[in-house]
Amino acid sequence: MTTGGTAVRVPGAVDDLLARVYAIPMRTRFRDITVREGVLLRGPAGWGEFSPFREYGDEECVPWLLSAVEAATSGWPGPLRERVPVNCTVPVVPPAEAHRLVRASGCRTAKVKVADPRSSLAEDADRLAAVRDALGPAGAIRVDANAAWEVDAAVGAIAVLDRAAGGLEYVEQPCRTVSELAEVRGRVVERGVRIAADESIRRAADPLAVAVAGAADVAVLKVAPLGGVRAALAVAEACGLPCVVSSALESGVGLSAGVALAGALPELDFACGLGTGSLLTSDVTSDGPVPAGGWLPVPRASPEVGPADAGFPWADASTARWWVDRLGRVAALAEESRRR
Ligand SMILES: O=C(O)CCC(=O)C1=CC=C[C@@H](O)[C@@H]1C(=O)O
Ligand SMILES: [Mg+2]
Repeated sequence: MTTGGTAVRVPGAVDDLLARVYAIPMRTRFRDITVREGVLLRGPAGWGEFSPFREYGDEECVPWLLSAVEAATSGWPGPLRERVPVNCTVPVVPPAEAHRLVRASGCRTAKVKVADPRSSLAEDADRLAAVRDALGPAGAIRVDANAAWEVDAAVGAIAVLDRAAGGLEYVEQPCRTVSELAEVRGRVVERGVRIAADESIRRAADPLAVAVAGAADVAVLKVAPLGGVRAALAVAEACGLPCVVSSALESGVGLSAGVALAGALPELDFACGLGTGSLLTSDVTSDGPVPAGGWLPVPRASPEVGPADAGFPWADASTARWWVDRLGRVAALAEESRRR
């Protein structure tokens, strides 16, 4: 496997696709990783990204491959809007750094990571107060607990964080299960705090269960784990909830698919978590989605990827081999499920 790439056969593609592996150091730890890795696939429609996090099993990686193949072979549905609003993403950082990030982003909405094992509720509250100061009273603040709380702890923490933030737009995945989300939603509704479902959609056997159970006010859509733009649009239509498109910390290639999804949603009432390219120290393309003033233009195709030589963050040989082996296993699973 050279950094130039290797040809791989994947389902849904007529010819082999060129696979090229990247490894990009992150500016700060986020989602417990410090390097973002993935595979770019080049097909007749352009580049697609296959980058499920390392701990995911092969079955869970299949929709991520389908998303990459969609981008590389058929492209995306046409957009309904020219640009989409973006939120600033605030990792577990001290208040002063949170304030700086939000101000520098130019965004009117910020999503703040809370309930991380490295941060106390008081430290989360201080981070939110700094974000409110940076945004001003008209800004929107949402938090993401990544399913960390039990129900009573969630209700208590939401009261504290809602006060510290001067009002929360929504709380993303406060608890793990659909029934817990529904109970928390019933107990915080009088505060005017919405509940957004993320892991209960992107990692669920049935992504619609949370909507059927009335367990959330907002659906968070991530294009790759949902199997691509068209598959995610079908989830949006079936769940009947207001949607937010959020990234999976992809490179500019994968982020472009998220922006294409946000651009194609019939309704888009919330800013989207698609500014995460700023969490990476570099990119695989010079034309990736970089927000300006809190907005992103909607692409009609995936961006061109940098050359195979130095200057772009291509992975070393052992990392590349790990990813190409994984890609081959997942492609075989995808082919099996296609034939079933
Ligand atoms: O939505 C955003 O503002 C950025 C993306 C984001 O928050 C996440 C990306 C990937 C995994 C998680 O860490 C987190 C999420 O849960 O939404
Ligand atoms: Mg989330």
